[in-house]
Amino acid sequence: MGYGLKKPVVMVGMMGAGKTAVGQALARRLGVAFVDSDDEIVRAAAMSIPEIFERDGEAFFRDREGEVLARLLQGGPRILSTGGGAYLAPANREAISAAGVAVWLRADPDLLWERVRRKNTRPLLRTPDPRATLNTLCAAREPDYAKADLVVDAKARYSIADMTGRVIEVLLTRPDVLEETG
Ligand SMILES: Nc1ncnc2c1ncn2[C@@H]1O[C@H](COP(=O)(O)OP(=O)(O)OP(=O)(O)O)[C@@H](O)[C@H]1O
Ligand SMILES: O=C(O)C1=C[C@@H](O)[C@@H](O)[C@H](O)C1
Ligand SMILES: [Mg+2]
Repeated sequence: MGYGLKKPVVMVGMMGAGKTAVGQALARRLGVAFVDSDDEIVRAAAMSIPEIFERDGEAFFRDREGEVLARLLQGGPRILSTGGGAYLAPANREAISAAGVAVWLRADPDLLWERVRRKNTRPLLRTPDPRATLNTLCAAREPDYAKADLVVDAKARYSIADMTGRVIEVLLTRPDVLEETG
């Protein structure tokens, strides 16, 4: 059984939700290319995300993120994972819905914290109480993530392969996005 992907699928949601990990696995399952806006920004700047935030500030990062996203959306049907803040900007949401479809990987703060606590690569969590910051960010962002076209719940018991299967299931409810072939 093969798949025909018709437009870019854009993974959105909080840091740690699995956008990169599930996006990569999804691209392999569908036989399409994978791109990640965070990776593209890092490559173009030749700096890590914390370095960009430290040197140039979050607003600079968000500008680059918008540009990179707009460019990646023009690359045809493939899987595009975004950074956790990308879907918050109205211009980014408009660009995404004009070219593709957004899938929100929805996860509760406890699960996110288990995933992100070991790594210090997320500058927004470099606060005196990162666990509380994560809660606050989740609550503040939820109304925007909820604007995504499709939603898949992440749970601790769902492996990356499980999540990938669930995303494929919801994508197949949209024949304008994904169809089974052969
Ligand atoms: N379903 C899963 N089961 C087990 N581990 C997972 C699962 N999904 C993601 N992970 C792991 O959790 C961590 C965070 O996942 P990932 O980097 O994909 O998140 P992200 O949504 O891309 O975050 P960011 O917004 O910071 O880029 C990674 O180590 C990843 O391998
Ligand atoms: O949630 C966010 O705002 C971020 C998530 C990461 O993917 C990176 O894009 C960066 O650390 C900011
Ligand atoms: Mg990621």
